[in-house]
Amino acid sequence: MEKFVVTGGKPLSGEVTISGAKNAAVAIIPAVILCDEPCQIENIPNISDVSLISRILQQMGANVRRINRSSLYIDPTKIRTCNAVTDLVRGMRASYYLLGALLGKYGRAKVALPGGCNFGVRPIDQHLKGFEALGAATQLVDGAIIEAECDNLVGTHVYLDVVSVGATMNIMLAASKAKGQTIIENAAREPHIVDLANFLNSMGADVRGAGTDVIKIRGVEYLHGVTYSIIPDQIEAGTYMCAAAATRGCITVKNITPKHLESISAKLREMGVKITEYDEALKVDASSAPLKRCNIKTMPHPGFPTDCQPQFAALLMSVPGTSIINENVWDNRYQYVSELIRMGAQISVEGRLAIIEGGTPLTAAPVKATDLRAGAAMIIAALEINGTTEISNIQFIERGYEDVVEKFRGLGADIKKVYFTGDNEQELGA
Ligand SMILES: CC(=O)N[C@H]1[C@@H](OP(=O)(O)OP(=O)(O)OC[C@H]2O[C@@H](n3ccc(=O)[nH]c3=O)[C@H](O)[C@@H]2O)O[C@H](CO)[C@@H](O)[C@@H]1O
Ligand SMILES: C=C(OP(=O)(O)O)C(=O)O
Repeated sequence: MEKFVVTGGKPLSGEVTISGAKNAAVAIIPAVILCDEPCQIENIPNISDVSLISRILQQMGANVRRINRSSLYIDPTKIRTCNAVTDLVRGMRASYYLLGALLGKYGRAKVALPGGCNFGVRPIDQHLKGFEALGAATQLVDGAIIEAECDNLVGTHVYLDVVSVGATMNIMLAASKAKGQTIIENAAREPHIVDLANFLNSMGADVRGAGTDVIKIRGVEYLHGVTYSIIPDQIEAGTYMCAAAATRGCITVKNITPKHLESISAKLREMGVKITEYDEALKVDASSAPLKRCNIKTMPHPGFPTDCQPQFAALLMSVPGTSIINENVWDNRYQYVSELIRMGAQISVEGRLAIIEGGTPLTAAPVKATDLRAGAAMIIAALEINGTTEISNIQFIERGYEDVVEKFRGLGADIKKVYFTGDNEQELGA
């Protein structure tokens, strides 16, 4: 079994370079299905979710190969099936984008229900509502597969009942080749939505308004091949910023878009962390003043991102006083709290609220990553503790963090990946 072993207790320092955004990459890779020529996608993060979606496309007949560590060549012209009903598809959330892309390109799709992190119910009713508004017939088969079909998608007006990242992007995909104009209202505004729109437009699509809550897509017949570079990962950046604050360190986070990080920077500043912005970097300095408690409410962008909520819980458990987190996006994103409690945190969960009594003594304990960002929170918590913490279930962390061991080591952290067999421990090429 692979684990991370972390010995904490010292401030992080130095520089870290942020990779391409997971949640943009896992949408843009399937979006290439819509294209009528090969594409080259750059700044691709080297993470397991990217490997999964690439393998899914390969299984469908696409030629997908790495040109170098961060670039993928994708030729979708050899795709020979609209069926994606495999365990790989069930193994990740973003496989739902196959529905919009296949429907847009071929007028039909048969895709297994997606997996991904477990936060309670993760419905896709708004995706299906959008496809149906475009004229598709959709059905759930055997409770496990979505089928969607339409000879000619026709532009439409969709008002989303909830602000959904996945539904907004999936409808954009299907609508980009529909006849006429589609208007999505109450659309999500995350940076990866703008990135997907920019990618589609670079291929010749006509998408306007991405980044606002009204997106207009005029369908086109042909999309040409492009070379496109994905935006930096706002959540990976937020994780390292949070880790710097949690260890009272001082780091520079490079290859980022400071604008995408405003809600995170604002919250850290409120806590007393000094943030200096540069064009494509941020300096995060928590080394001088004591940090102050704060409250957090997660919201769709530009609000505070739910994908940084567990990492901030790990930070706040080290800050004296009562902090309250209000998880406003997911019903059940506190499964990691019991792991932090094993380390001495005082956190109680009441529905969507987590009440953190920070500043209690913390001790190392064996903990597990209950999901991707929960795993990041375990690393941050372990870095705060004078002692050695073993973190299991690290496959969740590797879904979304490229070179996490190397990046934290580059900041001075004592972290290694080991393979445990019974009593034996073997360090893996870190
Ligand atoms: C691969 C990917 O990009 N994952 C991200 C995406 O997930 P995902 O796209 O699954 O999340 P959504 O934005 O769709 O979900 C937001 C809220 O809307 C609800 N909802 C969503 C769709 C729907 O059809 N019906 C419905 O009720 C959900 O239950 C949730 O309460 O955005 C989330 C919110 O920023 C992030 O936490 C995930 O990291
Ligand atoms: C929840 C996340 O991912 P997914 O939607 O792919 O499970 C995440 O990136 O934090």
